[in-house]
Amino acid sequence: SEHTPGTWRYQLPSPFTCPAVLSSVEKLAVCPLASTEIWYEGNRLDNDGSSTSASPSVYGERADSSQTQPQASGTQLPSAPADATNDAAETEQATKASSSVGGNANEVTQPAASSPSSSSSSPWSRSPICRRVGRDEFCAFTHRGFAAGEGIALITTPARILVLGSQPPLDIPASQSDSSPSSNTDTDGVDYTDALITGKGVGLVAVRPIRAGRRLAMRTASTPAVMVDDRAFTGLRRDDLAALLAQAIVALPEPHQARFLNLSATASDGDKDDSGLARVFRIFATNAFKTTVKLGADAAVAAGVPSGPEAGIDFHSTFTEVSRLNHECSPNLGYYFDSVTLSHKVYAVRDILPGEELTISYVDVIQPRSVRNERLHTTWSFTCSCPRCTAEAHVVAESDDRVAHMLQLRRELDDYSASATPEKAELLVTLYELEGLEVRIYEAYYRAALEWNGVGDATRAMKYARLCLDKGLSLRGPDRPFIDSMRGLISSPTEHWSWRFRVKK
Ligand SMILES: C[S@@+](CC[C@H](N)C(=O)[O-])C[C@H]1O[C@@H](n2cnc3c(N)ncnc32)[C@H](O)[C@@H]1O
Repeated sequence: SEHTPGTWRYQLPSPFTCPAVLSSVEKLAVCPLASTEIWYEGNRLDNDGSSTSASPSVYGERADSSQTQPQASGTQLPSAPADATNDAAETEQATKASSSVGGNANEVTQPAASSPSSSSSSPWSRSPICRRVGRDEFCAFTHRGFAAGEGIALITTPARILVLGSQPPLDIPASQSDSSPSSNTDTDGVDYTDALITGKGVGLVAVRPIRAGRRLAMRTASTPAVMVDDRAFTGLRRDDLAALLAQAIVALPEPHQARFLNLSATASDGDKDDSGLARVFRIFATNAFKTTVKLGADAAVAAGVPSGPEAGIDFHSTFTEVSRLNHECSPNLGYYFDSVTLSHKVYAVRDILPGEELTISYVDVIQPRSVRNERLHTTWSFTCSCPRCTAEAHVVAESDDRVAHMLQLRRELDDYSASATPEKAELLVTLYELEGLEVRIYEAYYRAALEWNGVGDATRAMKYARLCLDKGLSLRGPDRPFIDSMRGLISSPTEHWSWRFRVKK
């Protein structure tokens, strides 16, 4: 049997309820208490840091591959920092879980006796069974008191939970955390309400005007219900990951658990499995976002990731609130994952009127319509009905043409050895505006700032650097190399690496 009654020292918090969505057979596997009255005892982690070399709170910059300098077709200036602002992969909203999880049969394990030592003060509980892939053992770890009782579950290795549980914001001890389930039903001050949107299921609709640049007032903490380590995501078989997900979800406080189970679950073509476990997996797959938790140098070593300014652990995370946002190819919201608070920060990218649906983009919107729709169909099984996708044929052709032009301009501008011009960068800004891509406009401002500085026009360079900073901060967050670069340019254009770089040659 997959479920092996454990010998762990601590009981899971009571009451421990099993989601109704699971069949009775599945309940036996993942909810032994509810289905059999056999009380298993969950292991708990020591998070006092004594058994780990984890660094408590030093964070490093994670400049994921998508944040590095775009590849120039020629030789790049040696002084150019790795700080460009755009990349297709990074802007993909959600993780493509439905078809990419694979691998060989995973070994079922009881948590190893040598796992993190127990401590009654630890806020973490662990699933009764784990899954092994090669040398990695993955378990579901739950912190019920996280985010004022919202709770959070992580599917990762014991070594990594020791690291993450030792640094903010997951280091809140049990004694300081509010483990009573949150019951925030107060919608005063919340900018939106749920609504059924024709052809899209549930969506979020503005209930008041929201000015461009304003952060969305959310109903809940916007922290994930569950975060799945990328190594578990790519290494575990789908049914094994589903079993761990179910264990993670049942251990969450009931309100968060219920919100997760209420999310939509898109079945991919040919997927006929209607079991509860399959549904839990599909909810995760339909709603997960790529997220990276940044780590300091010591923590990176302890977590087994390369240290350095880019150190971090990649996760696929499902949030119950932002997951209700539907897709549009010229969205009115942008967002980023704040690794310091483990929360989504969502901003209006243009003025929004009451009654307007709030939208984000799930895919890279700087692609032709056919590519965008192929991706949306493969992963989320829908065809986009937004104006950029459903306009008359000649309008769509015009839009695709602009996209091709934008991509060409970006290639030219990112080649620091060639002869791009500020005019080309300004044209790029105009094309972003014409396409309604305010959500990515900071990319064009960034290039305009560099180009004007590159020809020695500090005034115009600073103007675009300020615009880039203004938009980039709310759309990508403060810890980005391009943000630092723009700050440097504003404070001293002539000392910035780009000063007159186009004319020096
Ligand atoms: C992350 S969920 C968004 C919230 C979802 N509508 C719900 O009811 O919970 C993603 C799913 O919403 C639907 N969806 C999102 N954007 C859509 C769009 N533009 N057109 C049609 N369906 C969409 C698809 O079924 C997709 O798999």
